[in-house]
Amino acid sequence: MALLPVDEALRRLLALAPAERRTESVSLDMAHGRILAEDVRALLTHPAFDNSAMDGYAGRHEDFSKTAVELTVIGQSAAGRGFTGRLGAGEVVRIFTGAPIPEGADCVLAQEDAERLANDRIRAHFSPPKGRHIRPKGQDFAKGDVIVHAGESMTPARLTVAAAMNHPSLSVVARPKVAILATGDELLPPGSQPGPDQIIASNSFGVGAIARENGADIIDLGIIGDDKTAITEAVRQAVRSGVDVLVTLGGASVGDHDLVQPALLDAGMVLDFWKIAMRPGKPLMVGSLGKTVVLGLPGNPVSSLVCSYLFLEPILRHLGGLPANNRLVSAQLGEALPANDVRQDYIRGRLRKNDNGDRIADPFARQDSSMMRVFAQADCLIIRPVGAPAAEAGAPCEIMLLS
Ligand SMILES: Nc1nc2c(c(=O)[nH]1)N[C@H]1C(S)=C(S)[C@@H](COP(=O)(O)OP(=O)(O)OC[C@H]3O[C@@H](n4cnc5c(N)ncnc54)[C@H](O)[C@@H]3O)O[C@H]1N2
Ligand code: MOO
Repeated sequence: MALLPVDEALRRLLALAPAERRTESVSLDMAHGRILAEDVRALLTHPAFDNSAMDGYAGRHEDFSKTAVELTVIGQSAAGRGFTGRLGAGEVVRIFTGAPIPEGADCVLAQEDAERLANDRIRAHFSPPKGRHIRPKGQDFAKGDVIVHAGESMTPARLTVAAAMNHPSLSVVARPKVAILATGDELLPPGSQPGPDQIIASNSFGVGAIARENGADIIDLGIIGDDKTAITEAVRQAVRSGVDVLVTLGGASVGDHDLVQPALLDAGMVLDFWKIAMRPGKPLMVGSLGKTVVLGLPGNPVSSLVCSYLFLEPILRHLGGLPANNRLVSAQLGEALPANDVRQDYIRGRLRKNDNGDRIADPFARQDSSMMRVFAQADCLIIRPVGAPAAEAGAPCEIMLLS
């Protein structure tokens, strides 16, 4: 099988996502950051009634004048407990912010412009124009208005307006469920005492973190040895539990103990492609098991993480309805690089600014895909396209930001 170009591999992976996104209803207090599955329509009008924007006195514009006038306070309108009567000539109603404007009133005199006299009288020192300090019914939104739209994420302000629109819960795109399965007889979890031929399984932590950063819920299937039947059984269980994406780590290459692909095929996977024109990450494998998308990542830690940024992140954002995350920016090479071969290269690098403020990417000298230390120090990947000619220091390049 020829090596698939990276862009083509991503396109084919995304094409495996089901046409319909899964949705669920969540209560408003759990909806922060979630993506709306449907438009949210106002179930009521806000404000539901004309109300006061100030603490003061509701009255009739015609009763005030530029010189001081005395008026009679005939009652009170508070938020939640309005004035039930009607006010007439020379009368005002004591009113508080948010309280209904009494019948007959057409403006509000702010408290600061009134002098309280004895015997329920006030002296007004200002003549408010009609409508002053009145928030009219429906000025915010009317019943039936769509204010937040399908595909938008629930920010604090959108949560607030959804609550005001009287929605106790919202229909949102379900978080993608991702199962992560590490394979290999040599692997032990962190905190173990490794025997002579053993190593610590590290990949699932970084891969899981990338998945979570992209809105997914994780099911950690742990470590399974190089046992095809056991891997097949774990895969079947993951599919039965309805995961959207199954990520396998390791065993993706061509060695006698690379059993992941045969195990997945036994479980019923339809292989879409295997091996891509990329370094690191050549043995990447993609297929589908019913509605579950299978992403077989190479075991080398750097390969599995670079592939997670390039493939797991986009498929999860697509499944979860999140906008694509564009990590690509341009920079200049900090050092000369040799001509590239048939695999698109993702070279671990560090960013700095030169004296002109230009973004400079310095490649690390060692690029072995098993070296986690270099990757932990990197903040970008310098992309060298297939067949790129040798490039001098200062040459423009495309980089992928890691944070
Ligand atoms: N003859 C060939 N050999 C290899 C090829 C090839 O094309 N022909 N490709 C190489 C490339 S590139 C890569 S990448 C690796 C990928 O191999 P696998 O996906 O089969 O991974 P493993 O052999 O299982 O493991 C590779 C390496 O990574 C370690 N590992 C595995 N899982 C974990 C984990 N969860 N945490 C930390 N480290 C892990 C494992 O011990 C190995 O050292 O194949 C090359 N070989
Ligand atoms: O391409 Mo492999 O992914 O170098 O280590």
